[in-house]
Amino acid sequence: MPDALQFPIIDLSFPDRFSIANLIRQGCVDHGFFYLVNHGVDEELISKVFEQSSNFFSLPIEEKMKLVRKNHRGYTALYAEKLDTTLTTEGDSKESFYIGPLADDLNQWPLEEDLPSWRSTMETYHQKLLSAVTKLLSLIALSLKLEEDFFEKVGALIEPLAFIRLLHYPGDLNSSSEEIFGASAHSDYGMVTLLVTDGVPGLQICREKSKQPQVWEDVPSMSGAFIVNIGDMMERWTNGLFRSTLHRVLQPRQDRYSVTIHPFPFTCSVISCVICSWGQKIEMLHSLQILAKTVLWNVWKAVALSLVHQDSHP
Ligand SMILES: O=C(O)CCC(=O)C(=O)O
Ligand SMILES: [Fe+2]
Repeated sequence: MPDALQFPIIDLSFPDRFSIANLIRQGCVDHGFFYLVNHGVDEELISKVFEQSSNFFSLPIEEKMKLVRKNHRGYTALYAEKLDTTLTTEGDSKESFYIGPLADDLNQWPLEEDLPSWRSTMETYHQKLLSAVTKLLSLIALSLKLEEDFFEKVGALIEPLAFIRLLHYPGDLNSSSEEIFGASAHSDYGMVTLLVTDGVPGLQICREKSKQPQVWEDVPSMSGAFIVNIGDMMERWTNGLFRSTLHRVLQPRQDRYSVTIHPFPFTCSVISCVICSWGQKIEMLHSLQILAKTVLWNVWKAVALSLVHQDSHP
């Protein structure tokens, strides 16, 4: 049996920023994952977010569907989303609630009389997380031997499109299919993802996605820490030096809750490779193009797959 995964622990309050930056580099090159502690988000606030998340998901489905997802904000029901579009199953066995940038007024909120303090808890959490993300990005810049304010200078942090996702993986579904996942295999689109779970296991990573058969390893959660992973945009930004690692969540045997934040850079910031050497291709892309490329790739895969299925099942 392989040893349990060990990711570096990054302490955001540690005074020696250069040694922390080196540790980040190691985590991002080896696994694309690390733990973040002393991140400035109170444990009490995190517990409140989990409590409010569970309050929302416990509402009757008719109530939840009143806030069904629009403009990438709101409720997504069980099986409505499938992160691995190559699977032939109906969808991932999780329900979710998305909260986008606070400034644009597109978010949907439960009524205050139904879930008191729900909106204010989520808004506070959104703000606190963005400030942790900003600090973390300056360390990531240092870890790439860039100026601390590199990401600010390229405009990535002007109105970043930060999305919080509240996730609930029900534990009582009794599905016998091996192909049903809480979240099927995927990598994240953005710069970095910060994840906090309730401690119920399920998250796994695959370090070598092209190796067959794929090897999946459990990611242990760490009390009070965020699990941070590198997304596709950062992988592109670093010319593949930092890894956007394939991961998935198994269907749990008891209810599992988690909360993620996915900050996307401002849509017009330039994602040019910051690590280049002779012979390597220097790409200049806008974050929107990277997103569009990923979306187009997924659409293409889905269309190709449906054609294959039509052929084999006339
Ligand atoms: O719930 C988790 O542990 C991970 C969720 C995830 O990978 C995602 O939302 O992108
Ligand atoms: Fe993910």
